[in-house]
Amino acid sequence: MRAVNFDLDHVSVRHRTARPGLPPALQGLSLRIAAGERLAVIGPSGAGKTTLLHLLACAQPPSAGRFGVGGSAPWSLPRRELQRLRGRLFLAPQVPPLPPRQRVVTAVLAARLPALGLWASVRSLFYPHDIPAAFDALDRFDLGEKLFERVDRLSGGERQRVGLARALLAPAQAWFVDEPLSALDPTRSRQAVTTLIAGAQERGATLVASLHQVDVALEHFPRIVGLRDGQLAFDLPAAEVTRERLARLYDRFEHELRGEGAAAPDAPVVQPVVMHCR
Ligand SMILES: Nc1ncnc2c1ncn2[C@@H]1O[C@H](COP(=O)(O)OP(=O)(O)OP(=O)(O)O)[C@@H](O)[C@H]1O
Repeated sequence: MRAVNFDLDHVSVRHRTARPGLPPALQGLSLRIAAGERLAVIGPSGAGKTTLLHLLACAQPPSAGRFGVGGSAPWSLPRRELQRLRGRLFLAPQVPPLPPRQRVVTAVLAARLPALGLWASVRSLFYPHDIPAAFDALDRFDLGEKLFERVDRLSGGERQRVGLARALLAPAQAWFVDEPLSALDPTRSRQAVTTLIAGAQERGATLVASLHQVDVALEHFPRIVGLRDGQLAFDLPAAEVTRERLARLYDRFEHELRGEGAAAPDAPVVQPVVMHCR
Protein backbone atom coordinates (compact mmCIF):
# COMPACT_ATOMS: atom_id res chain seq x y z
CA MET A 1 0.00 0.00 0.00
CA ARG A 2 1.47 3.36 -1.04
CA ALA A 3 1.90 6.00 1.67
CA VAL A 4 0.77 9.59 1.09
CA ASN A 5 2.41 12.95 1.71
CA PHE A 6 0.82 16.05 3.24
CA ASP A 7 1.42 19.70 2.37
CA LEU A 8 0.31 22.64 4.47
CA ASP A 9 0.93 26.10 3.08
CA HIS A 10 -0.05 28.91 5.48
CA VAL A 11 -3.01 26.87 6.72
CA SER A 12 -5.37 28.23 9.36
CA VAL A 13 -8.20 26.33 11.01
CA ARG A 14 -11.10 27.95 12.80
CA HIS A 15 -13.56 25.68 14.58
CA ARG A 16 -17.13 26.33 13.50
CA THR A 17 -18.20 26.48 17.13
CA ALA A 18 -15.38 28.82 18.23
CA ARG A 19 -16.48 32.05 19.91
CA PRO A 20 -16.26 35.07 17.57
CA GLY A 21 -13.18 37.17 18.20
CA LEU A 22 -11.00 34.27 19.31
CA PRO A 23 -7.96 33.54 17.13
CA PRO A 24 -8.13 30.41 14.92
CA ALA A 25 -7.02 27.13 16.52
CA LEU A 26 -4.25 26.90 13.89
CA GLN A 27 -2.73 30.00 12.34
CA GLY A 28 -0.71 30.16 9.13
CA LEU A 29 0.91 26.75 9.54
CA SER A 30 3.32 25.59 6.82
CA LEU A 31 4.54 21.98 7.00
CA ARG A 32 5.47 19.18 4.66
CA ILE A 33 5.11 15.60 5.82
CA ALA A 34 6.69 13.03 3.51
CA ALA A 35 5.12 9.65 2.83
CA GLY A 36 6.14 7.17 5.53
CA GLU A 37 7.53 9.82 7.85
CA ARG A 38 7.24 9.64 11.64
CA LEU A 39 6.76 12.78 13.67
CA ALA A 40 5.51 13.87 17.08
CA VAL A 41 3.54 17.03 17.78
CA ILE A 42 4.13 18.56 21.20
CA GLY A 43 3.04 21.75 22.93
CA PRO A 44 0.97 22.87 25.90
CA SER A 45 -2.74 22.28 26.30
CA GLY A 46 -4.76 24.23 23.75
CA ALA A 47 -1.78 24.64 21.38
CA GLY A 48 -3.69 23.08 18.48
CA LYS A 49 -2.29 19.53 18.42
CA THR A 50 -5.66 17.78 18.13
CA THR A 51 -6.83 20.30 15.55
CA LEU A 52 -3.73 19.60 13.45
CA LEU A 53 -4.35 15.83 13.55
CA HIS A 54 -7.99 16.34 12.57
CA LEU A 55 -6.92 18.56 9.68
CA LEU A 56 -4.40 15.95 8.47
CA ALA A 57 -7.01 13.18 8.71
CA CYS A 58 -9.40 15.30 6.62
CA ALA A 59 -11.87 15.41 9.51
CA GLN A 60 -11.61 19.20 9.78
CA PRO A 61 -11.33 21.58 6.81
CA PRO A 62 -8.86 24.47 6.67
CA SER A 63 -10.39 27.94 6.86
CA ALA A 64 -7.47 29.54 5.00
CA GLY A 65 -4.31 28.50 3.17
CA ARG A 66 -3.58 25.49 0.99
CA PHE A 67 -3.83 21.92 2.25
CA GLY A 68 -2.87 19.01 0.01
CA VAL A 69 -2.86 15.25 0.47
CA GLY A 70 -0.98 13.18 -2.08
CA GLY A 71 -0.96 16.16 -4.43
CA SER A 72 -4.67 16.93 -4.42
CA ALA A 73 -6.80 19.31 -2.38
CA PRO A 74 -9.08 16.96 -0.37
CA TRP A 75 -11.80 19.49 0.31
CA SER A 76 -12.22 20.15 -3.42
CA LEU A 77 -12.77 16.46 -4.18
CA PRO A 78 -16.23 15.07 -4.88
CA ARG A 79 -17.77 13.75 -1.66
CA ARG A 80 -17.32 10.10 -2.60
CA GLU A 81 -13.61 10.61 -3.34
CA LEU A 82 -13.14 12.50 -0.08
CA GLN A 83 -14.72 9.54 1.73
CA ARG A 84 -12.40 7.16 -0.10
CA LEU A 85 -9.40 9.28 0.89
CA ARG A 86 -10.53 9.32 4.53
CA GLY A 87 -10.61 5.53 4.40
CA ARG A 88 -6.85 5.66 3.75
CA LEU A 89 -6.25 7.88 6.79
CA PHE A 90 -6.66 6.53 10.31
CA LEU A 91 -7.43 8.93 13.14
CA ALA A 92 -7.15 7.54 16.67
CA PRO A 93 -8.78 10.00 19.06
CA GLN A 94 -7.53 10.24 22.63
CA VAL A 95 -10.72 8.54 23.84
CA PRO A 96 -11.53 5.86 21.27
CA PRO A 97 -15.16 5.84 20.09
CA LEU A 98 -15.90 2.26 21.16
CA PRO A 99 -19.56 1.28 21.60
CA PRO A 100 -19.78 0.20 25.27
CA ARG A 101 -21.85 -2.95 24.74
CA GLN A 102 -19.77 -4.23 21.85
CA ARG A 103 -17.29 -7.12 22.14
CA VAL A 104 -13.66 -6.10 21.82
CA VAL A 105 -13.23 -8.33 18.75
CA THR A 106 -16.01 -6.47 16.90
CA ALA A 107 -14.73 -3.06 17.99
CA VAL A 108 -11.23 -3.83 16.74
CA LEU A 109 -12.35 -5.30 13.43
CA ALA A 110 -14.49 -2.20 12.83
CA ALA A 111 -11.23 -0.54 11.77
CA ARG A 112 -11.50 -2.54 8.55
CA LEU A 113 -14.93 -1.19 7.63
CA PRO A 114 -13.60 1.40 5.14
CA ALA A 115 -12.26 -1.52 3.06
CA LEU A 116 -15.46 -3.59 3.23
CA GLY A 117 -18.61 -3.29 1.16
CA LEU A 118 -21.92 -2.44 2.80
CA TRP A 119 -23.10 -6.03 3.32
CA ALA A 120 -19.75 -7.25 4.55
CA SER A 121 -19.72 -4.32 7.01
CA VAL A 122 -23.17 -5.12 8.37
CA ARG A 123 -22.36 -8.82 8.56
CA SER A 124 -19.11 -8.16 10.44
CA LEU A 125 -21.10 -6.47 13.23
CA PHE A 126 -22.75 -9.83 13.98
CA TYR A 127 -20.12 -12.33 12.78
CA PRO A 128 -16.54 -11.12 13.27
CA HIS A 129 -14.87 -11.83 9.94
CA ASP A 130 -11.21 -12.28 10.95
CA ILE A 131 -10.87 -13.30 14.58
CA PRO A 132 -7.18 -14.37 14.26
CA ALA A 133 -6.23 -10.92 12.91
CA ALA A 134 -8.11 -9.23 15.76
CA PHE A 135 -6.33 -11.46 18.28
CA ASP A 136 -2.91 -10.70 16.76
CA ALA A 137 -3.51 -6.93 16.84
CA LEU A 138 -4.73 -7.06 20.46
CA ASP A 139 -1.94 -9.40 21.50
CA ARG A 140 0.66 -6.89 20.31
CA PHE A 141 -0.80 -4.55 22.93
CA ASP A 142 -0.89 -7.37 25.50
CA LEU A 143 -4.68 -7.59 25.30
CA GLY A 144 -5.18 -10.93 23.54
CA GLU A 145 -7.15 -12.36 26.46
CA LYS A 146 -9.72 -9.54 26.18
CA LEU A 147 -10.81 -10.61 22.67
CA PHE A 148 -14.38 -11.51 23.66
CA GLU A 149 -14.72 -9.11 26.60
CA ARG A 150 -17.35 -6.38 26.43
CA VAL A 151 -15.89 -2.90 25.89
CA ASP A 152 -17.61 -1.45 28.97
CA ARG A 153 -15.82 -4.00 31.17
CA LEU A 154 -12.38 -2.65 30.20
CA SER A 155 -10.34 -0.12 32.16
CA GLY A 156 -9.57 3.27 30.61
CA GLY A 157 -6.03 2.15 29.74
CA GLU A 158 -7.28 -1.07 28.14
CA ARG A 159 -9.79 0.87 26.05
CA GLN A 160 -7.06 3.19 24.92
CA ARG A 161 -4.94 0.20 23.84
CA VAL A 162 -7.92 -1.34 22.01
CA GLY A 163 -8.23 1.98 20.16
CA LEU A 164 -4.57 1.72 19.17
CA ALA A 165 -4.89 -1.93 18.11
CA ARG A 166 -7.45 -0.76 15.55
CA ALA A 167 -4.68 1.07 13.72
CA LEU A 168 -2.98 -2.27 13.00
CA LEU A 169 -6.08 -3.47 11.16
CA ALA A 170 -7.07 -0.26 9.40
CA PRO A 171 -6.49 -0.19 5.62
CA ALA A 172 -4.72 3.13 6.09
CA GLN A 173 -1.54 4.70 4.74
CA ALA A 174 -1.29 7.34 7.44
CA TRP A 175 -2.02 7.14 11.15
CA PHE A 176 -2.85 10.18 13.26
CA VAL A 177 -2.78 9.27 16.90
CA ASP A 178 -3.95 11.79 19.47
CA GLU A 179 -2.28 11.47 22.87
CA PRO A 180 -2.11 7.68 22.69
CA LEU A 181 -0.51 7.32 26.12
CA SER A 182 -2.69 9.56 28.28
CA ALA A 183 -4.29 6.67 30.22
CA LEU A 184 -1.22 4.38 30.31
CA ASP A 185 1.47 3.88 32.92
CA PRO A 186 5.13 4.34 31.87
CA THR A 187 5.71 0.65 31.04
CA ARG A 188 2.53 0.34 28.99
CA SER A 189 3.31 3.69 27.32
CA ARG A 190 6.66 2.44 26.11
CA GLN A 191 5.16 -0.84 24.90
CA ALA A 192 2.32 0.98 23.12
CA VAL A 193 4.56 3.48 21.38
CA THR A 194 7.05 0.85 20.18
CA THR A 195 4.19 -1.35 18.92
CA LEU A 196 2.65 1.58 17.04
CA ILE A 197 5.95 2.54 15.48
CA ALA A 198 6.74 -1.04 14.46
CA GLY A 199 3.24 -1.41 12.96
CA ALA A 200 3.58 1.81 10.97
CA GLN A 201 7.04 0.83 9.74
CA GLU A 202 5.86 -2.63 8.62
CA ARG A 203 3.25 -0.94 6.41
CA GLY A 204 5.36 2.05 5.40
CA ALA A 205 2.59 4.22 6.89
CA THR A 206 3.07 7.83 7.88
CA LEU A 207 2.75 8.20 11.67
CA VAL A 208 1.92 11.49 13.37
CA ALA A 209 1.32 11.40 17.13
CA SER A 210 0.49 14.21 19.52
CA LEU A 211 2.19 13.59 22.82
CA HIS A 212 2.20 15.20 26.23
CA GLN A 213 5.14 12.96 27.22
CA VAL A 214 7.96 14.98 25.71
CA ASP A 215 10.60 12.45 26.79
CA VAL A 216 8.79 9.69 24.84
CA ALA A 217 8.49 11.99 21.81
CA LEU A 218 12.20 12.80 21.82
CA GLU A 219 13.23 9.19 22.32
CA HIS A 220 11.03 7.57 19.66
CA PHE A 221 10.31 10.20 16.98
CA PRO A 222 12.99 11.58 14.66
CA ARG A 223 11.07 14.80 13.92
CA ILE A 224 9.37 17.04 16.47
CA VAL A 225 6.86 19.76 15.69
CA GLY A 226 6.28 22.22 18.55
CA LEU A 227 3.00 24.12 18.55
CA ARG A 228 2.07 27.05 20.76
CA ASP A 229 -1.13 29.10 20.53
CA GLY A 230 -1.96 27.58 17.15
CA GLN A 231 1.38 28.58 15.63
CA LEU A 232 4.48 26.66 14.66
CA ALA A 233 7.08 27.21 17.38
CA PHE A 234 9.63 24.86 15.81
CA ASP A 235 9.97 21.91 13.44
CA LEU A 236 13.23 20.13 14.20
CA PRO A 237 15.05 16.81 14.38
CA ALA A 238 14.62 15.42 17.91
CA ALA A 239 18.35 15.87 18.63
CA GLU A 240 18.00 19.64 18.14
CA VAL A 241 15.11 20.10 20.58
CA THR A 242 17.05 21.58 23.48
CA ARG A 243 15.92 22.18 27.06
CA GLU A 244 15.84 25.91 26.29
CA ARG A 245 13.45 25.40 23.37
CA LEU A 246 11.22 23.22 25.52
CA ALA A 247 11.28 25.79 28.31
CA ARG A 248 10.12 28.45 25.84
CA LEU A 249 7.46 26.19 24.34
CA TYR A 250 6.01 25.35 27.77
CA ASP A 251 6.55 28.79 29.33
CA ARG A 252 3.79 29.19 32.01
CA PHE A 253 2.80 25.52 31.39
CA GLU A 254 5.86 23.97 33.06
CA HIS A 255 3.64 21.60 35.05
CA GLU A 256 2.65 19.94 31.73
CA LEU A 257 6.28 19.47 30.80
CA ARG A 258 6.86 17.77 34.15
CA GLY A 259 3.89 15.49 33.49
CA GLU A 260 1.79 16.84 36.35
CA GLY A 261 -1.94 16.81 35.92
CA ALA A 262 -1.86 13.88 33.50
CA ALA A 263 -4.58 11.29 33.86
CA ALA A 264 -3.76 8.56 36.34
CA PRO A 265 -3.01 5.20 34.73
CA ASP A 266 -6.21 3.31 34.07
CA ALA A 267 -8.20 6.34 35.18
CA PRO A 268 -12.02 6.16 35.11
CA VAL A 269 -13.31 6.10 31.60
CA VAL A 270 -14.42 9.38 30.03
CA GLN A 271 -17.40 9.16 27.67
CA PRO A 272 -16.19 8.42 24.14
CA VAL A 273 -16.19 11.29 21.69
CA VAL A 274 -18.29 11.00 18.56
CA MET A 275 -16.16 10.83 15.43
CA HIS A 276 -17.40 12.56 12.34
CA CYS A 277 -14.60 11.66 10.00
CA ARG A 278 -16.12 8.54 8.46
N1 LIG B 1 -14.77 21.92 18.68
C1 LIG B 1 -14.20 23.07 19.03
N2 LIG B 1 -14.91 24.22 19.00
C2 LIG B 1 -14.34 25.40 19.33
N3 LIG B 1 -13.06 25.54 19.72
C3 LIG B 1 -12.31 24.43 19.79
C4 LIG B 1 -12.84 23.14 19.45
N4 LIG B 1 -11.85 22.22 19.61
C5 LIG B 1 -10.77 22.90 20.04
N5 LIG B 1 -11.04 24.22 20.14
C6 LIG B 1 -10.09 25.27 20.55
O1 LIG B 1 -9.01 25.24 19.64
C7 LIG B 1 -7.78 25.43 20.33
C8 LIG B 1 -6.86 24.25 20.05
O2 LIG B 1 -7.45 23.09 20.64
P1 LIG B 1 -6.81 21.65 20.48
O3 LIG B 1 -7.74 20.68 21.09
O4 LIG B 1 -6.43 21.47 19.07
O5 LIG B 1 -5.48 21.79 21.35
P2 LIG B 1 -4.53 20.66 21.95
O6 LIG B 1 -3.14 21.15 21.79
O7 LIG B 1 -4.85 19.35 21.35
O8 LIG B 1 -4.94 20.66 23.48
P3 LIG B 1 -4.88 19.45 24.56
O9 LIG B 1 -3.43 19.13 24.74
O10 LIG B 1 -5.48 20.06 25.79
O11 LIG B 1 -5.68 18.30 24.02
C9 LIG B 1 -8.12 25.62 21.80
O12 LIG B 1 -8.18 27.00 22.06
C10 LIG B 1 -9.48 25.00 21.92
O13 LIG B 1 -10.23 25.64 22.94
